[in-house]
Amino acid sequence: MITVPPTMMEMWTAVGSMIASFMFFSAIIRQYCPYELRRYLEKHTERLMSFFHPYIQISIHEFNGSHLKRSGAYAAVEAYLSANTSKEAKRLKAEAFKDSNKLVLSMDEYEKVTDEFLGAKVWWASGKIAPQAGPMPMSYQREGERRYYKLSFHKRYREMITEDYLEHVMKTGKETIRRNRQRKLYTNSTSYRWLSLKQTMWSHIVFEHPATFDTMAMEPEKKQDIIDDLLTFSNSRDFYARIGKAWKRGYLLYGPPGTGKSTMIAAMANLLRYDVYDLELTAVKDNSELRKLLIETTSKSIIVIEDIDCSLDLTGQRKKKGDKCEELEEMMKAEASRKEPKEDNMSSRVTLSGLLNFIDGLWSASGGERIIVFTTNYVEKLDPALTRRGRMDKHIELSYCSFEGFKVLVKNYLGIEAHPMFESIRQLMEVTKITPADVAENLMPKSAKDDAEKCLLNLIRALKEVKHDLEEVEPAAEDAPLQGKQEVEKPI
Ligand SMILES: Nc1ncnc2c1ncn2[C@@H]1O[C@H](COP(=O)(O)OP(=O)(O)OP(=O)(O)O)[C@@H](O)[C@H]1O
Ligand SMILES: [Mg+2]
Repeated sequence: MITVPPTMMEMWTAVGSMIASFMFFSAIIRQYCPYELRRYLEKHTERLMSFFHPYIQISIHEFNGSHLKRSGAYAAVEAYLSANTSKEAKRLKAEAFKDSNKLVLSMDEYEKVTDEFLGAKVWWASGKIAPQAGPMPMSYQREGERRYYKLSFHKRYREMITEDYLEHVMKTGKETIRRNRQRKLYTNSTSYRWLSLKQTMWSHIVFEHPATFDTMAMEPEKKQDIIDDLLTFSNSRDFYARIGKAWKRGYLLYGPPGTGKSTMIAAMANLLRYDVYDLELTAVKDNSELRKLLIETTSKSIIVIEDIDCSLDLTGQRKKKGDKCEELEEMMKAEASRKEPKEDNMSSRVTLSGLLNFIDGLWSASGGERIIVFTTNYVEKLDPALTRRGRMDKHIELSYCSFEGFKVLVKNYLGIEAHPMFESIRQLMEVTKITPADVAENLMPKSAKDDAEKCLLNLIRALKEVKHDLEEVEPAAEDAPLQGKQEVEKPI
């Protein structure tokens, strides 16, 4: 007798019918058997099932419970998949993330992609649950669709996937969302209140400052040191938690006008992709308003107080009437007389101790990652309590333009890295003081006819003028007091 070996199909059919009969009998037994026997059978049914299908599935739904709020986990998975696996998917959909200005591609419904984590292979599939059919118009029905992602993996990786892999997916996804979102520049200045539609003390606009550390004119080592400091800070969540310190860092930027303090703040924000809160202290009524403002700030942000010496009477003496301070005071008086005629003194009632409390206290309470930056033209005027390490952890001096700084600017503005005129510029820069702002202004072509040579000549002329002025006033300045000397050192 000849026996024909069973085909693959027949084998699977036999296995299928075995499972089906097993399940049928176990269902009957479950119904009529005592509890102990039932438990025993259930355990073995599950074992048998998982032997034939050893894969685990986890679903992540777009909406949990209520229909209104999109699940954060779903959004993070979507972002993760768009960044990591969308190259593999053949059918993609393009969407804008919340607050984002660019389209992000992710896999379309009913697509499948694979991913690998520490040697384990996982499968992601997307799908959607159609809304219950009813007499609703088609557009409403489409809105009721609930999308989901399904993650499948072998049960031997259960622990690794449910703990480490999912944590990795969430972290990377959230980071992708953050990277893609538009950043904001917040201000509490009263003149921008109209921008705010909600009942919040901050008004905001989209932050799109082009400055980066690449375009900053300063010595390369100093620049790298600042970049390293910022990156170390932003990657040190666990370190700060371990040492029991609030995750914050204070920077004091000081130097003459036009040396790049504000530009550096923009470069910092662009490097870390943080929002910026430009805190105008003179518009803050008192310490309690200051507290409210700071409670409203979000994590991953830079809180900036520019010209701190002009914003407050921080020394316990009357405010010195320097250039900017004087201007500011005039403006405040004008505003006070126009808007609030009864209040003749619009001076801020924020005190030094209020400010110190804000630096020390609030941040310690709110775990988020924050940087505070103070800028000043007159570092010597600040109260040491404000600038001590722990409050202002890093003091950065931005000074007159060096030849290294000039090389960055000339590359940015004119696209050149070497020129015969560089040597005279280097020599002039060694004996004069010119701010990066003035160098930049001279390197800027003023008309379509201005070529690199013309711009470099403009700069040489400007440097010579500064040198000449310096030579003229220098003898008189030698015995002059500090304030006078600073005036002399100021470039035109
Ligand atoms: N170090 C720098 N690198 C590149 N550009 C600079 C630098 N410093 C100044 N600039 C240029 O000069 C302009 C003015 O600089 P910025 O406003 O940053 O100076 P500042 O130090 O904040 O001055 P102030 O003390 O008056 O606020 C900027 O728009 C920028 O183009
Ligand atoms: Mg500035």
